Amino acid sequence: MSRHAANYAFDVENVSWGQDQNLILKNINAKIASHRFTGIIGPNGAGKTSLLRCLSGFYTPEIGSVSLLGKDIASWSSSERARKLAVVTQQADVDPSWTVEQLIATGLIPYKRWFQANNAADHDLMSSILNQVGLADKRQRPLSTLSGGELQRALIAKALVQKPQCLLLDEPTNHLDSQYQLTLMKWIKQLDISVIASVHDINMAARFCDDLLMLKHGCLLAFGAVEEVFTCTNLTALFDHPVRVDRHPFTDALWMNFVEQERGCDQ
Ligand SMILES: Nc1ncnc2c1ncn2[C@@H]1O[C@H](COP(=O)(O)OP(=O)(O)OP(=O)(O)O)[C@@H](O)[C@H]1O
Repeated sequence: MSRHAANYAFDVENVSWGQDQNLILKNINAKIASHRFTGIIGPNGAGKTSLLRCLSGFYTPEIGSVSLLGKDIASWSSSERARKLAVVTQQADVDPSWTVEQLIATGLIPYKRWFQANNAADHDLMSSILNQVGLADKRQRPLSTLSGGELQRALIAKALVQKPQCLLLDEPTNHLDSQYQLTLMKWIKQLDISVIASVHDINMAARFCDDLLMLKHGCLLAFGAVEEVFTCTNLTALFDHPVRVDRHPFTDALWMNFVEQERGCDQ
């Protein structure tokens, strides 16, 4: 593994992926830097989930390749990969009778031999992460009794128990009310790992992500630092609708609004 390659969490090279002879992702190239919060944005059906699935190794590109930490995603063993990469999907397949603790303890599996019991350090790690996601008091609660937002936070806690260097999140703020969306985005931003998340709320993405990857009809429209790519021209093209980009008066973050009249991006 070259030093240069390891500076990237993911190296996506000429990736095309499709179903039923239709290409859904088309020739995507992106070197996703380590230790940054990268948001994947784009309209419904743009290919955000499909790209995340290619990054996770769940989908194999028809053309091109994906490297995780400098090594082809397909060449990691599953346990080795699970110690580097954690994934939180939109449709969690969990047993509703499990407790929060049972769920998050599965994040320790990549570090355990068969039937190896959890030790004090494991319990401390789980407690610390449950505290961070605000679920310490729900440790023994069955998953069936959690709200959508609490379940989302439990799934993220499980992913963090894996101690990953890279975390993939598909719509992490789904099911969360505005207050928890804000709390979660702030919290993700301060994680000292590489996070790649699809984000529907475009202004949340501009405020909290370091980098943005814009997808439209399965093609890469723009990729780079928020300040470079969150522009009127790119966003008008992304949504096929005139927009205005300003600084938010209170947060100073870049902030997009759809406008009714085409005034051009230089107005
Ligand atoms: N397994 C599949 N089989 C057939 N079509 C698929 C499959 N997965 C995705 N697609 C199609 O690919 C396109 C992109 O889907 P994808 O879920 O990646 O988009 P998205 O940007 O995540 O959308 P959304 O914002 O609505 O969640 C859609 O038209 C979808 O129907």
